[in-house]
Amino acid sequence: MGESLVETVKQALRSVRDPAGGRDLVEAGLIQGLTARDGLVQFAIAVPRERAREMEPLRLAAERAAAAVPGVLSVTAVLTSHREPQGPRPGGAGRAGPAAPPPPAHGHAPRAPHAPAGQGAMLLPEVRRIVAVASGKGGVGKSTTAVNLAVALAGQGLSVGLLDADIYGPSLPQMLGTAEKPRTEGQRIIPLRRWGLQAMSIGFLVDAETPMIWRGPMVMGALEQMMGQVAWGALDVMVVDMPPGTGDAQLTMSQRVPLAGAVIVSTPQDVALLDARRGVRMFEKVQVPVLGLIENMSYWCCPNCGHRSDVFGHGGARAEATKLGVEFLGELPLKLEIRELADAGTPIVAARPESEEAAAYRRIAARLWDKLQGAAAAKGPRIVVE
Ligand SMILES: Nc1ncnc2c1ncn2[C@@H]1O[C@H](COP(=O)(O)OP(=O)(O)OP(=O)(O)O)[C@@H](O)[C@H]1O
Repeated sequence: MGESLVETVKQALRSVRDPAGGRDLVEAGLIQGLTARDGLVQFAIAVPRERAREMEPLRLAAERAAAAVPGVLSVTAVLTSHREPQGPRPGGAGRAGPAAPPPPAHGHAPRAPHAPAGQGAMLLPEVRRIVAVASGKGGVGKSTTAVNLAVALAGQGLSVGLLDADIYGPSLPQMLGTAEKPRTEGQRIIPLRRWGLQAMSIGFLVDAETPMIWRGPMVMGALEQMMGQVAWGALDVMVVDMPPGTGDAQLTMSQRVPLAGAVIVSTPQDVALLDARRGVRMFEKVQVPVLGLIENMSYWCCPNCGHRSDVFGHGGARAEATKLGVEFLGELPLKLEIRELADAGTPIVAARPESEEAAAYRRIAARLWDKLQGAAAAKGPRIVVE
């Protein structure tokens, strides 16, 4: 089905002509990375950087042509452009970056005042505050922290969205305890409702067994789709569970949504702290304020006697936060119950609201919300296209 859908979409794209050369997009070799899974079609249109602005109508025409193909539920087309690398950029060298999409063709002003120069309207205009939960390396408990903070924020009476921006290793389906497929209404995907949150993850759209082989531009396409084509509605806050590291997703997020700030999760070990430092620097580089550092697995709580031991030399993240000049937002113990409940799809804040750990998440969430209230939305960074 995927194969034949790719072919049919390709045929449909032959109806769209590049006005410059007169050839169709496929013939001109401009279509890259065309994929079709579960009716979800994604591709990139490779354009010379200097033509990015005039190519927007073409991108829209290509999206429309693909969307008209029977069996296609939604389409994301992105413009990409290559340039010889002139130096390092956050996210790693040598990969294709997104061409700066031009302003909307209909001539409306961009929705967000902080849309970067040369970029289109920012996504998620109805969300008051967007916060990225990030870590410099994997496995430090970033997703567990993001989910519990989101549930705690919802517990304060806020309308909360939770977006899993980890395209390669989505963890929300497991952590929220659902593998339900979201409904669609026309071209819009309806987010799932769980634990008082609205949630979306690529894991809800694609089968767990499907290998996540996405190229850089495809990652951005999938992410943009989860922001732009999901009916999030008006939210007080959106918590974004970022993929580990400092790659394309970080860049896409900082370019395409007005991030109010980022929270970095780290464990107390030196190596994780070094990575946390890299994470902080990455966000600073793209002018997204770092709202604070959270120390996860800060100390170990014995499930039998409750005895506390500082297995990793507790307190490293607090010291690191001071050094980096960012706020230390709080600490969470390494506790079996946190893992068991997370793995069972019942976040501890929802399942054991009376526990000390749930209280710790709520304290951090309350402080975070205070900071978000005051945080000026980030100014958009300038785009670097390689
Ligand atoms: N405070 C904690 N106490 C005990 N277990 C925890 C704690 N935080 C996270 N875990 C467990 O550690 C594992 C990794 O957590 P999680 O998936 O949240 O990390 P991550 O940083 O998001 O990882 P990835 O980089 O793979 O996205 C999970 O099994 C989770 O349940």
